[in-house]
Amino acid sequence: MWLKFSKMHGLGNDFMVVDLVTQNGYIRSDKVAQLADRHLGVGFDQLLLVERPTRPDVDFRYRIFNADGSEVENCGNGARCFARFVYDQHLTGKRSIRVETATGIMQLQLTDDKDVVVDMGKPVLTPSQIPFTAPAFAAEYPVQVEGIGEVMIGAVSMGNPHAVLRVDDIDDAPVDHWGSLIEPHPAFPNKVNVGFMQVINPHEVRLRVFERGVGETLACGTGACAAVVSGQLRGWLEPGVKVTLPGGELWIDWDGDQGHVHMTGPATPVFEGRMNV
Ligand SMILES: N[C@@H](CCC[C@H](N)C(=O)O)C(=O)O
Repeated sequence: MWLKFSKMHGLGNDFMVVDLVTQNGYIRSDKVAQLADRHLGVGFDQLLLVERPTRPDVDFRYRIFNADGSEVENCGNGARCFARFVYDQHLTGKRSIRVETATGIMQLQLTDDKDVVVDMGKPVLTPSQIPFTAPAFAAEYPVQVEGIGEVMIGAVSMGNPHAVLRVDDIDDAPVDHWGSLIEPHPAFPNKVNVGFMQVINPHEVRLRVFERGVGETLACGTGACAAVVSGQLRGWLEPGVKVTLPGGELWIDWDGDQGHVHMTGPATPVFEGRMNV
């Protein structure tokens, strides 16, 4: 079975995007890791599937698979690419698009200058819903990690789980070493994405993210949102933050309390192809 796909990226976090609205077909989850392989397949951090919605009040269903083949709840950079894809491929004429994800509804807005603004919804801070094993909410938690010792983390779900650590110098942060020890930590029953954040000032941070199911990526949209939420809750940041990732910059806005998080950034098409699955 042949399927057309687009290769896209959001600040270097790269995707294979497949339209399953106009194409009849499917991709078996046990094939995803092979397709994600940068030597033997197309190569990507996440696979994004564009599907027909299952409810009348949204335009599309948005499904996401990590490079290791695991299906996940959310992907922020992918959401911007999703919006660009459905508009450029004429699957919709709308510049304001509602999509359903595994954990809720997202509103995507294409701007006039190639950026996409995503309403990422409310951050989830209740430990059991992240999921995280702490008995009650705290802005930060001490966690014992074998091979490291005690680390202070912020725990936030943006639909998917994130642990946020503060570091003094992002260039020296032990992203691979600590990330691979914290990702499978039993305090996070569904595993966790691990963000390392250097605070420059209350409106600017630098961030690197060890993504669950992938490893370090050049950018992580939900990771940027989680870092800003955690930084505000811990008193280090104020609303309106520029997040500089290895692949470029995102703008994150959260008014605190019960408000929605908004993320603004680019979505870049790279090439189109056809694969036999
Ligand atoms: N790159 C993403 C996040 C993708 C999913 C993540 N690895 C997970 O397992 O939750 C983003 O831009 O948000």
